[in-house]
Amino acid sequence: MTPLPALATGKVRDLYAVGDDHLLIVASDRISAFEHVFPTPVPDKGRVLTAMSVFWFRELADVLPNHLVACDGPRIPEAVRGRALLVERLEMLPVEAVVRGHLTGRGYADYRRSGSVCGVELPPGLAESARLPEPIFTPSTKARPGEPDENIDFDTFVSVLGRKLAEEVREASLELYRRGAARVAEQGLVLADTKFEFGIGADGGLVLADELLTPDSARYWLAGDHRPGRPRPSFDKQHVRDWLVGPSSGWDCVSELPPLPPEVVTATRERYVEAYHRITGLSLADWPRDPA
Ligand SMILES: N#Cc1c(N)ncnc1-c1cnn(Cc2cccc(F)c2)c1
Repeated sequence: MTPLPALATGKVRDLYAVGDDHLLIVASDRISAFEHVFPTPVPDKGRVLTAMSVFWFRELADVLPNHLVACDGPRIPEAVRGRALLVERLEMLPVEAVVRGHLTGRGYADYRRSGSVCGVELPPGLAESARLPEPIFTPSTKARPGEPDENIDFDTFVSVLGRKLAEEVREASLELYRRGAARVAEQGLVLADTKFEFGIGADGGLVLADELLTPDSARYWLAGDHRPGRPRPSFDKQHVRDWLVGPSSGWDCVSELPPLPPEVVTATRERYVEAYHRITGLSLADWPRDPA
């Protein structure tokens, strides 16, 4: 098969052009933490995250159209079958649509500094990881690779997209979050926050793009182990982070990330497979099941 022209290489995914109207998104087994990529892959991570995106694109297709065209069949190269998606090529919006149900990460830092996140005022006295009174829309600009995204308030978001499109993106993002959070809560998981990306399709309509509610674009916590005022470990990367910041990794927070020990790789793979089964009720062994 002739190699496809590479369009973009992300930390853990690669993007290829397929003709003029489609792209192939290939998910690797690379795993990142603290904005860097480990030298050790986690087997099946690419398959799990691809299968999870497909589940959510199908589960939430009634909220708005998405860019998924195929996840199996003759249009997916055999070499990447199961960890590649053929998608409609869109005019991507230059923003990240973030929805937060809990106060954590940079959102918590913004709250501590200003009592608000992206201009959304919050009640005083909220602890780190606290559940918010209601999910909030906290967009950011899409920074250049290696640069941090910049949180923006809704007025700035409107200035970038125009009011009608900005409101459509906000409403769709909040509904996608609500539906996702409700589903995973039934399976003992908390959807703390997530990032969506959108584009404009050939018919001029808004289309959901990128990956969807995967552990790389969403923060999942195990329900129940809530300790107010402390950061909660992400379901998928807890073993990696615990080892990395523990005494045995030897990592000094500034040098390159060290190779992962086999037991951390195995435990992390099991977390990804468990997250897929918990969220979808499906077995990874059956993926990919059928063409989209
Ligand atoms: N999704 C999507 C998409 C689309 N449907 N149409 C046009 N462009 C994109 C697009 C452009 N950059 N990215 C981010 C990205 C994703 C995966 C791997 C990477 F290296 C980089 C997505």
